[in-house]
Formats: sequence, structure tokens, C-alpha cells
Amino acid sequence: MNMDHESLMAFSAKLTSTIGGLAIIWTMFRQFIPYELKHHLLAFAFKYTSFMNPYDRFIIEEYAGERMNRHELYIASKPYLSDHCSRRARTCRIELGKDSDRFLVSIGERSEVTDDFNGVKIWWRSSLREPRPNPGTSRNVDEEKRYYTLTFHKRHRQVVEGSYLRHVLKKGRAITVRNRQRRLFTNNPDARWTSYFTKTMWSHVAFHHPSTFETLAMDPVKKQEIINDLSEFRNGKEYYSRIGKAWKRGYLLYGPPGTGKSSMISAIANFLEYDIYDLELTTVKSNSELRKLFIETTGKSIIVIEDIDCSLDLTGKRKGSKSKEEEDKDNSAEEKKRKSGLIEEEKEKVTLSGLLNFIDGLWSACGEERILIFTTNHVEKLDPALIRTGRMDKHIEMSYCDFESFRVLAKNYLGIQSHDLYGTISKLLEEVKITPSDVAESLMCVGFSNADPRVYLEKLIKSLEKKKESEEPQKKDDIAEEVHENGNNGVKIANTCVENGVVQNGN
Ligand SMILES: Nc1ncnc2c1ncn2[C@@H]1O[C@H](COP(=O)(O)OP(=O)(O)OP(=O)(O)O)[C@@H](O)[C@H]1O
Ligand SMILES: [Mg+2]
Repeated sequence: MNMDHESLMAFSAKLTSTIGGLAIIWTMFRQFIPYELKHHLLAFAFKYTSFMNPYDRFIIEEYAGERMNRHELYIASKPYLSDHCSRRARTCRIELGKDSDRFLVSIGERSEVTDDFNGVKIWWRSSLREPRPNPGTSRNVDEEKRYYTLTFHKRHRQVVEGSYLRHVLKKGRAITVRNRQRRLFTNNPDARWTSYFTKTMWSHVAFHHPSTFETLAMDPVKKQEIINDLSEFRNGKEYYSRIGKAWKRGYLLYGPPGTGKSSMISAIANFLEYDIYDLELTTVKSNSELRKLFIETTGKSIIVIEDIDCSLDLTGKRKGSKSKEEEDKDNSAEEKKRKSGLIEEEKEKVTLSGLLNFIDGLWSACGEERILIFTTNHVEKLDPALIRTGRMDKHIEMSYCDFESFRVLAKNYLGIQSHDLYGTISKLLEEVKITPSDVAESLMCVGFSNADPRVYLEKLIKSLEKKKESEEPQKKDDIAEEVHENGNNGVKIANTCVENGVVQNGN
């Protein structure tokens, strides 16, 4: 025991003197060796050590090149490591998973795990590079950077490069789809790019909307057509690349307020399991801001612009549709504006042509698997250029409640498939225009789960009858107008029609 202690002392004395010696050599090396020679010696030492070191390293940074896009491999690595290796990590990060019923474990910052791929060992390390402070200012020179380092034996380089990274990407993406909590993004008017790197144009919340195609009241044939269209789109990656078209699709939803346009968007998002980007155009200041917003959207997402007719002045101010005189007038007005500097301001504004550029122009070149949905209550107000086929691939009309739609709502709200009052309701729905939203209002029975459906169906009948009565004078007015146009002969015919409750052309 005593002997051991002595040898330990001797060893530590030796170590101290060796370190001291090395320090002296290093100081002499720095001070007395000429720069050129020093450079050559260091290069040689580096070559020698890397020759002796049998391990290679790959670095996967969070942002590749431009800070606009996160590196796909980096994004996929996190779920991959959580799923495959987190059990072996000493420091883990815990998050609440989707539906809040289980925890997601991922490897923590600056921790290491080992992966095994067909007998090849790969060491992963997650790192964080702190931002460098800018002396004299409160700002930093750059941003913090996250990255993974993969270390593996040189002889496995081909396997890692050839198949392992692809395996990580594929598995990571699949796990992301399985685990992901869908999000609802909104463009935040206060989020300005104070720094090019930090500000994101979108803020988000978890998306939980219960609307599905099952709960959506509309013509069942039309509904099935939409479901098929969406399924084809979701599985259409190869098809789109074969025909040389960007993997994107545009829908225009139109119809009166309360007919289910927003409910349809939620149903589509739930069906496809996509995120939603709700783009509020009125807060977008310029076309360049719009471009940044579009570029920041991710795949598997729906970009929604609601009430498109109210968001922009979409009346086409296109050349060609104007006469020579009008164009001359415009040109002189533009000249005046240029002089007063107004033209610069206008250039910045979000315009119809700016929007159209993203739909089928430059935006098509970046990103894929995106659906663009416009909604409007006044389809007739839209510029034909905005809704021409190819730009908006599918036009879907959401209309007033018919009997089929009522049946869906009655099933949703009252849990019934049929009732002896259905006949009366069916007849009234043929005569009265009522939105699904108003029908839903009558059928709502919050907190009375045992309530008799008859009570609510009768409530609906009452509101339909009331609506019918209020519509009668309008119908009479319409007929009177026609009669006025058709002269005396028509009066007799029209009066007879009104008395019989029939509305028809009085010619
Ligand atoms: N087709 C429908 N199927 C099921 N529920 C509907 C339907 N239409 C309307 N509703 C009900 O009415 C409410 C309002 O509908 P929604 O917001 O989808 O209408 P909208 O067409 O988007 O109206 P707006 O044009 O005012 O935005 C919904 O919350 C939903 O409960
Ligand atoms: Mg809506």
C-alpha cells in the first residue's frame, strides 16, 4: 500500500515535469521558429494525426446555406434519434406529445448517443454553438447554431454516405408524420424582421378542430369527389414529377356566409393531416413580404386566404382591357405620381399580380405538397385571372342546406338518423333558403344530452316557417316587377301564380 503511494507520487512528479517541458517547447516553438516553418510543421502534424485517426466526421447543421430553410436532414435527425437511440442517451429532453397522452423523449443539447446500422457503429453528438457577442454593442455577430456531429470509422464511409443518411431521412420523416402535432399558423403583423435571422413571419398554435368530412353537411356525391381528389393529391408525388408540374393544388371555396367554407378547410386539414397557414393579406405590407411568407411555409400544409374579395383590390387593372384613351390617361397619372414619389410606395403594395406570381410562378419552384385555398362569399367579384383553371384547380360551391345536409347535421347534433318530422322538414327545405349554420343553431342542445330531438326539430320547423313567411313578400315583389315588365296581360297570370303559391315566369 505504502509502495503504491510512493509510485503514485513519482508518477505525478514525472507528469508535472513532462508538462512543464512541453510548455517550454511550445513557447520556444511559438517565439523562435519562423512563421513559414511553423506553418509547415503544423500542417504536417495535422496530416499525421488525421492519418493516424481512423474516424471521419460529418456535420449536419440546422440551417444549410441561407437561413431561410432548415436543413431537412437535421429536421429528420431529431425524431430519428428520439425513436432509435434516446434510450441510450444520458441527457434527454422531454416534451408532451400529440394528444397530450404520452411523452416524447429526445436527446438533449450537447449529449451523445450511439447508433448501430447493419453492424456499423455511428456516434451522434448534438451541439450548440453560442452566438458570438459583437464588442461594443448589445447585439451578437451571429445567431446560436445547432448541429449534429456523426463520427464513424473511415472504412464505413461509403455505407454512411450511401445508405445510412438516407435511412435516417426516411425514418425521421415517417416518425415526424406519425407524431406531429398539427399547427395553425398565422402571419403576425407585429413580427418584423428586426434581424434577418431571428424573426419568423408566422406564429403558431396547436391545431385541434373537430370538423371532419363526416361532420360536414353537403351533397354526398360532391363530398366524395373532394375526398377522392385530396387522396389523389396526397399520393401524387410521382405523378406530379412525371408530368413536370409542381406538387401543389388550388381550391376556391365559394358560397354565402355560414355554409361551411371554414369548416371544410378544417375537414381537409384533418383528413390530410396537414398544417394550416392562415394568411391575413390585409396585414401584408408588400409583395416582398408576401414572398417571404410563402417561402417560409413548410410542406404538408394548406395555405388559406379567406375572403379573398375583401383582402385585396382584385379588380383587374390589366393592360389590354383598357382603351387607348384610358391608357393615355393612366400614363399621365403615373407620370405625376412618379414625380411626387408615390409610385415607389405603390410598388411596395400587395397586388393581384404579386399574388398570382406565387401561385403559378416562382413559388412553384420551391417547396412541394402544398394546398392553396381561397374562400369568398362573392365569386362574381373575383378577377377571372385569379380563378382561371390551372391556377385554382377546383372550384367548390358551398350552398344552402338541403335535406341530405340536414340529415348530417341532425346526426351530428341530435344523434338521430330519422324522425317522423323529417317529411315536413324536407318539404320546407325545398322552399326556404337556410344556411347549415342556421340549421345547426336550431339543433344545438348543449348540456341536454337526454333531451327529446322533437323539441329541436320543432324549433327548426318554426324557424323555417318564419323564414318562409318573411321570404313571401320578396317573392311577390319579384313577380310584380316581372308583371310590370310584361304589361297588363301578365298581371292575370302572375296573380294566379301567387295565389297558388307557384312562382314561375309570367310570359
Ligand atoms: N356545411 C356545414 N357542415 C357542418 N357544419 C356547418 C356547415 N356550415 C356551417 N356549419 C356550422 O356553422 C358554423 C359556421 O360555419 P363556417 O364558419 O364554416 O361558415 P363559412 O362558410 O366559413 O362562413 P363565412 O363565410 O362567414 O366565413 C360552423 O361552426 C359549423 O358549426
Ligand atoms: Mg369562414
